[in-house]
Order: sequence, then structure tokens, then C-alpha cells
Amino acid sequence: MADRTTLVLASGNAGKLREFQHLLGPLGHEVRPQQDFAVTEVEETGLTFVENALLKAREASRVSGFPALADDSGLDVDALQGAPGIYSARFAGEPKDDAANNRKLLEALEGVPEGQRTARFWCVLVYLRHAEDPVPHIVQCAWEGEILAHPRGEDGFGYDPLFWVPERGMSAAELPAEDKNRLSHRGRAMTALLAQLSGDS
Ligand SMILES: O=P(O)(O)OP(=O)(O)OP(=O)(O)OC[C@H]1O[C@@H](n2cnc3c(O)ncnc32)[C@H](O)[C@@H]1O
Ligand SMILES: [Mg+2]
Repeated sequence: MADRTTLVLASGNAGKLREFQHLLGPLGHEVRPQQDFAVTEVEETGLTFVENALLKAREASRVSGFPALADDSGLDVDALQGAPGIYSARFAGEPKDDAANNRKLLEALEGVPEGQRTARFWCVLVYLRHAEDPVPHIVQCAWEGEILAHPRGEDGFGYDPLFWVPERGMSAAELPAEDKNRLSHRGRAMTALLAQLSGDS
């Protein structure tokens, strides 16, 4: 990525936008939400995070004319054989509802004892220089944790109140934003993507 790039974030998720602006703003990059360009949500028809991220990035770049960054992410819970996975945003059905998803996750794990509630967030980032970019930059990072029996904390978004971060002894929703950005699947994926992009113009 060139110095001081303007890019479109191929996401309608306000929590992701906040985190990417925090990660990339200090580096001089302008992260504009796809809503600025009237990009509408694409159907996430892929069977993998990477397929869905590609679909989102391509559409945002096509409509906006800017390079696009897409994030497809989700929670992979061992006791649920990887669910909710790529279906994390709509785990409890339509429309997307974080509180309903969290309730459904707690129900699904009822009776599963501590120690067997291991999980990880995945974040797959795709960066396209333009809509027909034949060589997308792709990174995939995980963040290991456990699913709590009760929500804790007010910050973050999505499943953060139920995601226990063992290395910090608190939930992801209790972590200061700066710390979440440094430790999380998204923060580490962004660092890896920037390393991959350095040298690109
Ligand atoms: O597709 P876009 O428009 O980017 O927005 P989305 O919210 O639908 O995003 P995804 O399709 O990637 O689904 C990701 C799901 O995983 C959850 N998730 C991802 N990263 C998270 C994080 O850092 N903390 C908590 N929940 C997260 C998020 O709340 C969604 O339910
Ligand atoms: Mg989505």
C-alpha cells in the first residue's frame, strides 16, 4: 500500500470500521466506509472466509473506484465443531443481531464445562488494488480464547462480551481498544497485511 492511501472498507460493520480507522489512521491511510460510496451489502455465498472477503472487496472496489479492504471474520468454537464460523453474523437468523447471537451461543454451550469452551476468532483480510486485481493480498489470523458462561464488559462489538482472553484475564469487551487492536485476530491480520504490502506501490 502506498503512503497515505485512501481505501474503501468493504464492510457495513461499525465496529470493524472503528478498529480499522484506529489501526490505519495513525499510518496516514484514510479508511472510508463503503456506505460513503453507496456500496450495498453483497450476499456472502462463499463457503470460506476468504471467498466471502473476496466477494465483498471486489464489489466495494468496483462501485467506489478505490482500492478495497475486506474483512470476513467469525468465531470457531471447538465444542460446536467450528460453528458459528462463516455464519457468525447470522447465527441467530435474520436480521443480524449481536445480542441474539450471544444468547444463542450461550444456549448452545449450556452444560459445557470450563476447559471445554475453547474457541478462536478468525479474521481474513483481502486487499484489492482495483476490482479486477488478479493478485489479491490475503492474510488469515486467529485469536485464541474461551467462551464465558456470562457476558462481561461493555466495549468492542459482536461476541466480545463472551470471549475470554486468557493472556489478559478479561473478556474482549473489557480490553481497552488499544489492547484489543494489538492482540486480536484483526489487529494481527492487519499487521501481517501491511508487512505483505510494504514494497508495493
Ligand atoms: O460483512 P461485513 O459487512 O463486514 O459485516 P459483518 O458484521 O456481517 O461481518 P462478517 O460477515 O465478517 O461476520 C463476522 C461476525 O463475527 C463477529 N466478529 C468478528 N470479529 C469480531 C470481533 O473482533 N469481536 C467480536 N465479534 C466479532 C461479528 O460480530 C459478526 O457477527
Ligand atoms: Mg457479513
